[in-house]
Amino acid sequence: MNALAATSRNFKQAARLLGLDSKLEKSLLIPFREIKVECTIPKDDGSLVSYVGFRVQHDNARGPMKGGIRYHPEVDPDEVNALAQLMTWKTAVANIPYGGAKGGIGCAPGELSISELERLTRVFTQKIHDLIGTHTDVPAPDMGTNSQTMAWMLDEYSKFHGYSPAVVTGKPVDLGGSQGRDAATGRGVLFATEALLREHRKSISGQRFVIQGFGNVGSWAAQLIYENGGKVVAVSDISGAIKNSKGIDVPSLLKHTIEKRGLKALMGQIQLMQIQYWWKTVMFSSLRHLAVENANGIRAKFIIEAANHPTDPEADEILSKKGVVILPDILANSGGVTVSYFEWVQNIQGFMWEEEKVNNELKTYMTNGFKDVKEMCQTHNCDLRMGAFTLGVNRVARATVLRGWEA
Ligand SMILES: NC(=O)C1=CN([C@@H]2O[C@H](COP(=O)(O)OP(=O)(O)OC[C@H]3O[C@@H](n4cnc5c(N)ncnc54)[C@H](O)[C@@H]3O)[C@@H](O)[C@H]2O)C=CC1
Ligand SMILES: O=C(O)CCC(=O)C(=O)O
Repeated sequence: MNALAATSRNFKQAARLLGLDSKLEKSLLIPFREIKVECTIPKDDGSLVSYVGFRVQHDNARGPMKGGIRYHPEVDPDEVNALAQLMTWKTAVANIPYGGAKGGIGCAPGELSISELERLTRVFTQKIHDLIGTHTDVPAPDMGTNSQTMAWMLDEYSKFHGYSPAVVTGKPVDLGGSQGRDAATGRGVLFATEALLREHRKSISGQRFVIQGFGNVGSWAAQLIYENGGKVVAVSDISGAIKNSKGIDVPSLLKHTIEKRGLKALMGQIQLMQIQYWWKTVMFSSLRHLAVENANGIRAKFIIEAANHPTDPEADEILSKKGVVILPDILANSGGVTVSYFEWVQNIQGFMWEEEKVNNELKTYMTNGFKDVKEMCQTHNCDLRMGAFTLGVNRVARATVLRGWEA
């Protein structure tokens, strides 16, 4: 099942639990706008190359649409649609005044030079600048993009509309980015995991963790778990994985991966292995897919979906039958967009916050999000994924009806 079919299936199940009427259900599912643009740029060698860019704006009942821009070879309309829809439910779960959107360009960022990436980002921004804006649609980084990408988008957008720092979030701090945004998704994952473990009378410090994906989200999550006394026993990225059942020294690992650009460079120093699942752990998934063929081997008690839609629905079913507790993406990784919201508020106010305030507010939002999801689980007698979906869908449905949009 592709990402859009899986996301829509979860939405429909939530709509049924909430008893939504069929017209409202249909209007909530259909995206507001789907944008597709050709981005042609000169390569450094003078040849011309064209990439397809997308922005799907799913829903704006609760506020401006919000969501990241992904650069990845597998970006396609279905995936971007699914991710945009997930953003609508995620911002509602986080209870921040936004709708949902997502964008991306089908390209391999690692194969482009910095100047090619800059040209691509600027052309993409030129093509969509009339359709985004501080109060309409506010992009941010996602897989394959970062604060530099947002700085180029801000600069290009400002050529058309005047200096507009709040048009994108996840910017460098020197350009109005928020303290703490870089770490925010990983930190939010930590706070949500603490809330979940507390419920099971456990804490970070007593647990062993496996981290899949070691980019922005995975590496910050690993670092924060380490700082809070958790034992990180395995880490993987696209190039391979390392394990150490006594616990990995995360700060040293981070230093190596930053210097050598990935885990593979560690071959020979630390044992490189295929991704393994046999530990009794808390598993953080911050890569793309937890496929059905892996689900049978997993012995983790908890899976924290730090990535968006990392678990195939068939794998989800197998894991649920095994009693694995899954903290779903739209709650677990909502710390990123929450601090993006703080950044947008700071830009509009023209007043910047200290990092401590950002982190404290983030903790409050993540803890409240977990509590609200648990209440929905009790009301509808459902698992955490359906608890999060019913919470998000219900909040968007209420705003839609109040605005008189349901018909
Ligand atoms: N950056 C953010 O603030 C947010 C990101 N997310 C989601 O978190 C996920 C990760 O995003 P980022 O960390 O920003 O991306 P990133 O591009 O910084 O890192 C992705 C990591 O996954 C690894 N990876 C890719 N395929 C893999 C595979 N098959 N096996 C093992 N590792 C693999 C890469 O090597 C890299 O370490 C994405 O699903 C993204 O949508 C969600 C909320 C906010
Ligand atoms: O920070 C943001 O606005 C969006 C982050 C994002 O794309 C996500 O939560 O998946």
